[in-house]
Amino acid sequence: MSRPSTSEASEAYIALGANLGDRQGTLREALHRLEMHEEIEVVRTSPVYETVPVGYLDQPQFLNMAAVLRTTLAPEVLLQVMLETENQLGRVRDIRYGPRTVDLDLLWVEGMTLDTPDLTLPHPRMLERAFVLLPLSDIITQNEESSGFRGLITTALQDIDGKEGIRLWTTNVWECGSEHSGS
Ligand SMILES: Nc1ncnc2c1ncn2[C@@H]1O[C@H](COP(=O)(O)OP(=O)(O)OP(=O)(O)O)[C@@H](O)[C@H]1O
Ligand SMILES: Nc1nc2c(c(=O)[nH]1)N=C(CO)CN2
Repeated sequence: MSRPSTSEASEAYIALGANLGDRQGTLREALHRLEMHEEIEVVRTSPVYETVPVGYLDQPQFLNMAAVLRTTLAPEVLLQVMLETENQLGRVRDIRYGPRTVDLDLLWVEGMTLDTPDLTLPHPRMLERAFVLLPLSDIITQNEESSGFRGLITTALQDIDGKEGIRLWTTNVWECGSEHSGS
């Protein structure tokens, strides 16, 4: 399979969440589907955390994680691929902040700010969410120092509420099996 060449590709950070069905299997499948796209490479993944629901409280606990992609796709196209992946994996939109088989958010794309009806970058609610910041801080590299992104995440994480509602679920999403098979 051809991969984005280093010179023309950008790094993109994404957040993944799931709180219905086989949560860990769905997270893994979402990453697998993104990786299968010829213009996307999954470069790094964070550990998976189990997190208490935020915003809309009467719903099951989430699994949350973050990943770094390299892609030659424009951010708008990358978001479309992510939304299609959500749909393929059974995402139904009814309650705002409510339960979902999978949620894929585009957090940050190297060198890019955007504010359109369909896509805002960086993600506008990213800094308010411990369930996003904690996994992000696990995978953000020194390279992001110069852009200020790393400092932003580290500072936001220090002050944020809700860290006590987060516990490590598994360190490696690729090695975890289906949630309901006991593997
Ligand atoms: N950075 C972004 N990442 C993902 N979606 C975005 C972004 N900026 C704007 N959107 C838009 O937000 C719409 C709704 O997304 P979604 O249903 O996943 O929201 P949500 O997960 O319920 O809430 P939140 O956006 O607060 O996480 C998407 O259709 C997309 O067009
Ligand atoms: N713990 C947790 N809570 C949430 C989450 C999520 O991914 N994890 N997603 C939401 C909608 O974006 C609303 N609340």
